[in-house]
Amino acid sequence: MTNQQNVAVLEVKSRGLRSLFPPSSLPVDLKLLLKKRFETEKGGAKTNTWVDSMRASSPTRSTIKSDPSIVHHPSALTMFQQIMAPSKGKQIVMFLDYDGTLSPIVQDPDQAFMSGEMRAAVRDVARYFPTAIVTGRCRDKVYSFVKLSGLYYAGSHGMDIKGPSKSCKYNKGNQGVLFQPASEFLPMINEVYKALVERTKSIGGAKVENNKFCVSVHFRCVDEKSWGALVEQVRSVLGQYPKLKLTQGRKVLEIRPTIKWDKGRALEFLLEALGYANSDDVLPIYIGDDRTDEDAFKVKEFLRRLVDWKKYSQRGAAAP
Ligand SMILES: O=P(O)(O)OC[C@H]1O[C@H](O[C@H]2O[C@H](CO)[C@@H](O)[C@H](O)[C@H]2O)[C@H](O)[C@@H](O)[C@@H]1O
Repeated sequence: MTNQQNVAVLEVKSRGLRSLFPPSSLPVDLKLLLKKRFETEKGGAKTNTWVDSMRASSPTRSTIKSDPSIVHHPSALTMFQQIMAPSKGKQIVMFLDYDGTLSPIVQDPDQAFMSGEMRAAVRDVARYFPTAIVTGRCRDKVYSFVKLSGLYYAGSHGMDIKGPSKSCKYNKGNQGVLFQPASEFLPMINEVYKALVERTKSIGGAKVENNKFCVSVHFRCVDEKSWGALVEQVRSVLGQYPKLKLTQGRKVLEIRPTIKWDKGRALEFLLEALGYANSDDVLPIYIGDDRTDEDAFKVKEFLRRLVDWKKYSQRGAAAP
């Protein structure tokens, strides 16, 4: 479990030809030629870096099983009591990612529905603990999947935060939109969305999703041979928007404003809105970034255990 959904990609700097000759020692034509070649190489290297990273973020089941970060981090279910021990006397606040956590990963992002059982588990948790969905998706879209009015929702990677639409014991009048730190980017994001739809329409399987304050370019259904072409198109559109940056999720490229705001900042914001800024009286639990579809079932199990634990501890008994 981590609070960061995306994989940041470091750009590899190409040494290229420029490092071999001091530019001033060359004739003008050769300088231009080398400049062009250098830029092509540099661009190509960046594209290859992205494609490598896209491959690395799409591991097979066998790679996942041997991933040291998974082997060395025990299951939250088997460690349930140890996790809950430090919560004594503290307010638990739940933060839940959506895709791959509450819903299974599917080919079509518009079909990533959560099950009725999962919805019931989230509804129960929200009865006992302030609960927020923190997602890369557009807030309205994720609400149309979750359909629970008693939760906080932080859409667009935390750039669109709204309190529970119905009054509940935790929202202390915090209804309506709480914070949209990237609102000035709205026209730019719409423009980029349209440009990306246009530029990627000839790449089979590519899908561009408007997430309001960010845009997703999905490559789950794109033939691996075309990943390079897709990256080229995305980078060429983004080249015209220095105030936007490119990150990567699960078979998705994400275009976001360069502002210093992310899911982690949204979590801090929500804790503050709930009255727990810099407080020792709170235990935030964040569940997200699952790698396999099966993990969603484990999340449901964890949420149920949490509710049972709360019910029993309210009665002064130990949960079975
Ligand atoms: O922060 P999240 O709630 O995990 O959202 C991240 C992205 O999730 C969605 O894409 C992912 O799920 C799709 C449906 O299962 C899948 O097809 C895609 O390959 C995954 O990357 C969503 O569509 C994106 O917009 C979110 O940014």
